[in-house]
Amino acid sequence: MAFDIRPAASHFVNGQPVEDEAGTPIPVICPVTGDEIARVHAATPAVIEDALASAEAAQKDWAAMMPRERGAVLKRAAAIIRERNRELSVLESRDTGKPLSETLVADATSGADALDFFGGLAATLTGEHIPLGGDWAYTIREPLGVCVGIGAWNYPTQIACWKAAPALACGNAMVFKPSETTPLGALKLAEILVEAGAPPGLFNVVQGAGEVGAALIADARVAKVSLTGSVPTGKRVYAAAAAGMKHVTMELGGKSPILVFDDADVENAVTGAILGNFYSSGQICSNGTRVFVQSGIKERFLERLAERLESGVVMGDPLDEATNYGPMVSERQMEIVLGYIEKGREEGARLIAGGGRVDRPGFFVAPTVFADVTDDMTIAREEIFGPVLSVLDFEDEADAVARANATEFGLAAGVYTSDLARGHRVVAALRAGTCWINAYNLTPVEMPFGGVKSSGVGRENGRAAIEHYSQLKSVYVAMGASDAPF
Ligand SMILES: NC(=O)C1=CN([C@@H]2O[C@H](COP(=O)(O)OP(=O)(O)OC[C@H]3O[C@@H](n4cnc5c(N)ncnc54)[C@H](O)[C@@H]3O)[C@@H](O)[C@H]2O)C=CC1
Repeated sequence: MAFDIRPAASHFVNGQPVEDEAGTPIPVICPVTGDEIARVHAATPAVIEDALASAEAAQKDWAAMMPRERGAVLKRAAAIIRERNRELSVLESRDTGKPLSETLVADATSGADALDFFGGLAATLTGEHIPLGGDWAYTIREPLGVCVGIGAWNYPTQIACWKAAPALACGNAMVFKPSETTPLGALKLAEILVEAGAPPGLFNVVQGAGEVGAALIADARVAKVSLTGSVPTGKRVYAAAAAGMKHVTMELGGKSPILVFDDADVENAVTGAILGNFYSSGQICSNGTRVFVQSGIKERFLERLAERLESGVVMGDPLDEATNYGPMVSERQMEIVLGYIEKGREEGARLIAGGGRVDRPGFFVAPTVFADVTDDMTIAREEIFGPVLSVLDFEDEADAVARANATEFGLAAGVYTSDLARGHRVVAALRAGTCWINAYNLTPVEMPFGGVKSSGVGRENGRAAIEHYSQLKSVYVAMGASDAPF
């Protein structure tokens, strides 16, 4: 498809593209060829100032609008995204390397779902009436003000929408900083929101690495920070936000377990393990990278997993819709993943599939499966963020649950069993924010998503997200005279 993916300018501020070439250049590298396909510049202090000032100015009028009208803008943006899904998906595929067969169904469309959902909720965000004998109180749900969104590189457009939609529905403005690895998708969202009727300055995009994010968080005009990123970055961002007593949402990393019991439908469990490890070439925070398989079906599970990887994976040009498996987002990420595969070998895990770089241009790593992984191995403890699935053995349910919980992370978990009582019992005992029974990695916008322990704070999606982009004002109303002791 021959359209120019280079953006009009690096940033989008106060309703228009803005350039300032004094900022550090950020090359956009195509993960399939290694070529530079676009170039943006990091935001200078002047660009950051304009973005925050225009957000602050736009927010007041936006919050004063009829909530239904705010919702209508978000729904129009969703409709425009759906109309342009193919173009936006091509852009996302070129920015991230993810196959078009994925981006067509999981990126901009998921963003549109969020804009539709929160657009619909906008008019329902009311307070409550609290009777107090003769007196009474009521609450008003108010916006927070200017929110900062900071994105990761694996789902650039989806992350921008998942943060913008609830923020704007509640009457906030946003300054969004995409990952420096994937700067393009959020700029399109900014343009589309303006086209849908959002006032200039309501949603701004500024580019840059951690310093730009840090400068945004430190600004006194910012009331809230929502980050999608790694746990170490989350700790830094949370600490910086705490210094200004700002609200936070932290969507961080994971090392999630999938428990496959002897009574599971093996084929279905293999499907879950594939979805939970190899979609987006493994670059998904909620991936179930520790697959605990009960001894009775272990060999059958491994056999079918290896067969399906052998026959089903189609690597290649992400823009070819037959391709279902792309490269790592960057050379750096590829090196990180290859390092973990080496560690797995050194520490004695049994390689069942993959195990290295693929002999072709681009940053491709073969879908890799290790069996006989033990809890102490590095590949079972650390987030890899790549296509490396570890199979761990277990015999006993309670033991498997205890081992699944023995991690600092708590983003997600899955259970495969045909015994529904077991499914619910195990999920109740797992310490994870998002769980699936006989499914994996499905994240409809209606369902809250987020982690516990080091995997995060707050929830995105669902009605739950509203709590994290609004605050309550309580008003006590006396119906009689005030009463004082003297
Ligand atoms: N829980 C979730 O919803 C998701 C979590 N992730 C996590 O994201 C990570 C991968 O993404 P990366 O981009 O490599 O993460 P990262 O943590 O390196 O960067 C995330 C974002 O934070 C920014 N940043 C870095 N230092 C900062 C600072 N001091 N202040 C403000 N901003 C700063 C980066 O520029 C980037 O935009 C993985 O660990 C993954 O698990 C990814 C997708 C979803």
